[in-house]
Amino acid sequence: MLKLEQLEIDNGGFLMRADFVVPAERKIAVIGPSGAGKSTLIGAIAGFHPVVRGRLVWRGDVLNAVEPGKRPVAMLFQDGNLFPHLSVAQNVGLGLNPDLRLTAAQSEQVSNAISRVGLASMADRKPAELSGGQQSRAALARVLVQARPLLLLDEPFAALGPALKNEMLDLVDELVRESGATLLMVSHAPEDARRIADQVVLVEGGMAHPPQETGGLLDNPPPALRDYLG
Ligand SMILES: Nc1ncnc2c1ncn2[C@@H]1O[C@H](COP(=O)(O)OP(=O)(O)OP(=O)(O)O)[C@@H](O)[C@H]1O
Repeated sequence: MLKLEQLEIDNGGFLMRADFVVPAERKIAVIGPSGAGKSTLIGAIAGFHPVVRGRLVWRGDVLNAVEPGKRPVAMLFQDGNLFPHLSVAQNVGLGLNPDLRLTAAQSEQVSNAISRVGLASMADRKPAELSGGQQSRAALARVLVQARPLLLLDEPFAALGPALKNEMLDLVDELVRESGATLLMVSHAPEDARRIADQVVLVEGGMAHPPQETGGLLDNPPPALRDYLG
């Protein structure tokens, strides 16, 4: 369970508030207008923005002062952050060891993650030799190999066309179910939330509202959400 207890987050002077609980193994979409604070919220959970009030608690442990690399978190951004001079296998291996000196067992984990996202035949290619969708898969494999219980996605598939994006969302859904991870995913698209999320956190004007059931919220949006959905 992830608890955001009366959190106040500072992102370069922008203050963001949140006070809610995410039960274990839940899939949450974080939606809301541009500039409302979605990335700030996710970034604070990952440890990139300081919590200036309240407590961030994961399974009973207070994370406020825990450095990003030591948090139970794997994060995927829109551009995937693949290194162009490294192969798919090396990029994925970075998820386990930044200096890429992997044990045999770790190399096996890398191979398994690459197979799991359907790139087994492309492990030696560089990112430029992959399509956009394949690059997304490689970035997802790097997240997968870290085997962290809390998965944070910040508009990871926004650059993909609708069919490919849906394919990636379905793959994330499968992987999250298999691993029992908890998912928080920022998206601009309500249809993404419907496709993958049990619940939605609506962020508006520096305030993250408690999660609500996806169908109910999107079918009967409150005024702030109605304005955003248009
Ligand atoms: N480094 C920074 N310094 C100061 N203010 C910042 C910084 N980064 C972001 N902000 C401000 O914080 C607010 C929230 O930004 P954030 O990126 O969290 O919004 P968002 O909801 O993710 O937006 P978008 O949907 O456009 O990505 C914005 O008003 C933004 O201008």
